Amino acid sequence: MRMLLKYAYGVVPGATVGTLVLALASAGSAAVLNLLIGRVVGALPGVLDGGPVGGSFVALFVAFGIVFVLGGVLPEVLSTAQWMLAQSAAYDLWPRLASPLLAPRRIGHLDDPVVLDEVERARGGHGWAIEASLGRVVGLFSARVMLIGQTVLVGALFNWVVAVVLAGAVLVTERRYLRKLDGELEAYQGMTEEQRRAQYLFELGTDEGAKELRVFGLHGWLVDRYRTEWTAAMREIWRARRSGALRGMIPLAGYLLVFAAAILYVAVRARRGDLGVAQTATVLPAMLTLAVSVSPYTALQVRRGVTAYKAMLHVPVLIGERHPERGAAEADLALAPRQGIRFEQVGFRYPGSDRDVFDGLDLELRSGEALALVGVNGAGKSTLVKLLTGTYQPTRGRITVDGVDLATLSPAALESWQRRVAAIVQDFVHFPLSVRDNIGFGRIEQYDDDTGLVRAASRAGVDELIDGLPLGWDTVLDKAWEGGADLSGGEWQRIALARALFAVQGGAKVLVLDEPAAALDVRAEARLVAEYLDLTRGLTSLIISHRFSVVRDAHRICVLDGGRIVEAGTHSELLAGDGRYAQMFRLQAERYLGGSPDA
Ligand SMILES: Nc1ncnc2c1ncn2[C@@H]1O[C@H](COP(=O)(O)OP(=O)(O)OP(=O)(O)O)[C@@H](O)[C@H]1O
Repeated sequence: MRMLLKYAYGVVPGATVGTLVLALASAGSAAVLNLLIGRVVGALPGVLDGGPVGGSFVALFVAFGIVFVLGGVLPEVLSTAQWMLAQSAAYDLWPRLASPLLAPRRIGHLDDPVVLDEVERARGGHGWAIEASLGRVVGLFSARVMLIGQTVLVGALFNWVVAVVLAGAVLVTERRYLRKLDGELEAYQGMTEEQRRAQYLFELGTDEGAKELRVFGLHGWLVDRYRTEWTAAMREIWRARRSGALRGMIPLAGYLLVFAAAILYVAVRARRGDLGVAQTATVLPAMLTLAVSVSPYTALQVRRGVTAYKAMLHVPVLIGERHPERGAAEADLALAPRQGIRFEQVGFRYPGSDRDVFDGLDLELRSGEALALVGVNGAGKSTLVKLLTGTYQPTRGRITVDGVDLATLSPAALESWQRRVAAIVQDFVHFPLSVRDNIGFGRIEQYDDDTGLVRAASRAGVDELIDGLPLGWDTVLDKAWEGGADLSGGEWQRIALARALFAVQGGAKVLVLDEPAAALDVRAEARLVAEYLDLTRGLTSLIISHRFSVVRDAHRICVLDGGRIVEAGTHSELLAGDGRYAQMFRLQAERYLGGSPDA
């Protein structure tokens, strides 16, 4: 509890202190109310017997009225304050968890299941357990103050042993319930295979599969399958809940017996004349308030919040241990590449995979050269881009830029290298944000350079498209937003090209185009081919494509196969060599020309 309160205080000190004061007042008012009930009831016989209604009785009654109203209002105000506390602290949570994930210049940690599991723990299964617990922790604090207040009332006015036994019964019962609830929620939130499948089916019907499901007439199938999976997922939970409810009856019966015995004892002592009316009328409501102060749900939320909070603190430590940024070289790559980029005997295997993508790859990308890379599916072309940008490190060999090994670079130097590279990666992101964002992200420092943005858009051939959008540059590229628009695959590809060109205008000197024409129509592809050498003039560039029309004009073409470069040369040299490239080229050309290859 202390840990979470300390965190909340660190983020929003005023709100935390204010909410705690409210919690104290709310719990305290319950104890004072019971005390006043006793006093009022104690004074009643005298008043009812026709005695004088003194000023002190009136004052007592007024005080009772005030505390009664406060006792009704304060819990409501407190619950709003708890909610606000959780909300205001929440703004700190996302950056706190996301920063250690976003900060490393490499991305191996995002493929590491150990790191991802810890992130999931920090999020708390289904969302922000920490956020939910921040409000609850104050609720628990209030419940504990209430427990202490009522215990003191019972102890001071009646019997300390009884008071401690009742408080103990509350805490023990709460613990037992907490364990039971925890087990149930674990099963519920544990996301069994069936639960995950049921959730996937639900989302499939409303999201990505909406079109195909209709075309294939799968509506009925989907509903039936969802029911089956969901019932299978819940069966175990229902069974656990049924048996848990039965087993839970035993401690509950014991708990009720303890309180019944205590109340009986009060009655016996009162009948014997050991307790006055005022004492009895205070002790009984205090006992009843104690009886209902069991808060297993609140305690559970707080416990889950603490576990999530510890995981959140552990995430950066784990990333540091498992994926240390070892490099410390502060090489100046601000003007790189002046000589070129070299892959020297590079080997690479993805974490958790048992297959090498590269095994002794040698490749040179000379400064100012337009290099093309071809190869069959899975040859490793996109992986080569990840290594070139330094987001992954080779498992052996080295990649140098102007002679400097990328693996030795400090995070700052690696970042400056990454800013030298402008890339359209194969699975580039379709940001559901404005056109300006989608292109401006290429060089965020120049986001406000309208002339530069328009120039990049025009070079990528999307200027007219943007002018035709409902809100022009401010149009959100997603129909789900007011005034938003959906683009076709080829239009998105040109937006991605504009983003890369905007980065080039901003100072990037290496342009990487991974399948830039995959979704382009014939005209757009022809335009890209015609302008390719112009777009890459003065840059070091790497173009990857399965379309030979796109790569044939490159200064040099390399064929990647079996984890190595097996052929390199110009288009005509490779055709003359009659090797893999010539074979693949002929195969593609024959499909268009019905058997007569065009060399
Ligand atoms: N994140 C990853 N984890 C594990 N293996 C991966 C990962 N990404 C790619 N691979 C594997 O690495 C190999 C090379 O993939 P890559 O995407 O680089 O090929 P590619 O030449 O670009 O293929 P394509 O022409 O189909 O785009 C493939 O066998 C692929 O399954």
